[in-house]
Amino acid sequence: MIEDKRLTDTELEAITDRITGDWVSRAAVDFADAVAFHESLPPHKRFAAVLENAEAVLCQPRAGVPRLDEHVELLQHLDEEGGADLLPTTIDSYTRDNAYEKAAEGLARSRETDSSELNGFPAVNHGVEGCREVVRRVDAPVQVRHGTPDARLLAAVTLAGGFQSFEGGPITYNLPYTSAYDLETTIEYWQYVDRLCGAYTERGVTINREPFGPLTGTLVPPSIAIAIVTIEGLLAATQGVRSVTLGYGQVGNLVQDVAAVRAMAAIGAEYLPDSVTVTTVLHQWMGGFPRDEARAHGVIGLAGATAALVEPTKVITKSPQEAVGVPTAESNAAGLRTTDQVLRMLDEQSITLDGVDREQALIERSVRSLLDAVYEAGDGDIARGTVRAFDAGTLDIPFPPSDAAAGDVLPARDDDGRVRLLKFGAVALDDETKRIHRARLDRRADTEGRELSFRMVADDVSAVSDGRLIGRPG
Ligand SMILES: CCC[C@H]1O[C@@H](n2cnc3c(N)ncnc32)[C@H](O)[C@@H]1O
Repeated sequence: MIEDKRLTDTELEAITDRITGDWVSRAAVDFADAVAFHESLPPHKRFAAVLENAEAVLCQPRAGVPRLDEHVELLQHLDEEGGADLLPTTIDSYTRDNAYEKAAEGLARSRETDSSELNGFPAVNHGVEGCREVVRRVDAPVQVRHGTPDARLLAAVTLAGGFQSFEGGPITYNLPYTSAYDLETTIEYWQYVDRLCGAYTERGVTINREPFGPLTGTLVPPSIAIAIVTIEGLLAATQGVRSVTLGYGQVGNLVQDVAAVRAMAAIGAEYLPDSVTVTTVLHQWMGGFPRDEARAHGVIGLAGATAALVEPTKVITKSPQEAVGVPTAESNAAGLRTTDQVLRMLDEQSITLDGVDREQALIERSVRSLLDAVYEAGDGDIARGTVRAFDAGTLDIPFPPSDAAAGDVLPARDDDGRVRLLKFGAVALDDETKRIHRARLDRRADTEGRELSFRMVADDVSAVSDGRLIGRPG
């Protein structure tokens, strides 16, 4: 049975030996060379330092194209034309599924046809040297963004390649992404990823870890998202990670989003060890976007305003082409500038919103209740407790692609658009909390003159792409 225990150096080495050899040589990921490369980077290219010394909200896009030169040019464009403070390298879907042969074919086709035949950067195929070339040629810190349940080889390659931040985790890159792995397996895989990040940290190279808070990006109740990213932060801390960015996906109601990011920062500070520096990231709306680019900029603008009000450490931006696919460099840069414009216009204003404190207290109480259930299920061990809590449904997420979560919770927006639970399944929330959710949903039902039903959920799922927040009838 899995347990929340730090891997020994012998175990770390043995797994590195096991996962290298086919696509990447064991020697290529050798610590000595890798640490020397990291130490050659100037301070303004060190991810954790830039993140943790930030004096204003940092903006970071997602971006990745298959060929190396084009990827560097894309990142340089986002830095120079978009003003990105932190840079991504979004990994392609084949690599995320460990399908390195298919990624290799896509990269070859891209080179033959001078086009992008993959939806991201195939870092394993580019290898350690390719990653180092990207890191050398861009002028800001770079983070690996992906969605890989078994991210062990990707981590070994990209960390040896000079990337200093790695997104994801055993729950957040399992439940929303796949039905191929049970939680115990991905917790084991990510204990290796986190131990590798911890091993670099012990060698003087701080590697930042960022759990993927948005999960399915579809009406995820803040308390569930925050409980899950906190668990991943705790698992990472056990393995020696000392820089954790807790992530949360904007739901679109200003009061709830501001309350949620504040709650996430407070819970993170309370639950993670003092040895860990905790930062926060707000993801701009992760649900369906309007196709109309002006409306898409409206969504990005509201996300920018939300970031300006709650001031997370960083905000992950979207582009006006979100509804159509992988954005062009220009469109991706435009999303950054839209965000920056709103941040700057609100920066000098101090605005208070009514109701944030009450919502924050409700969210924090709910998170504590969920985490208590996890610790109880695991007799104090957060890894065991996570597996058992999801098995029991005391921890759960809405609409999971994975059957590792029961999916018995059903969310819907209340009358001012905050995400509540219509059905609770077996989640560990107290009766008072459930009463509050129900009362606020009843108010919406009264306003709309219809029963609480799945119809509301379906209406809410498409509301933003239809140009509003709440899926009102008619
Ligand atoms: C959680 C991931 C979903 C988001 O990730 C964006 N995304 C995926 N792949 C790329 C890419 N290669 N370049 C820029 N953005 C990308 C999508 O648009 C969506 O917003």
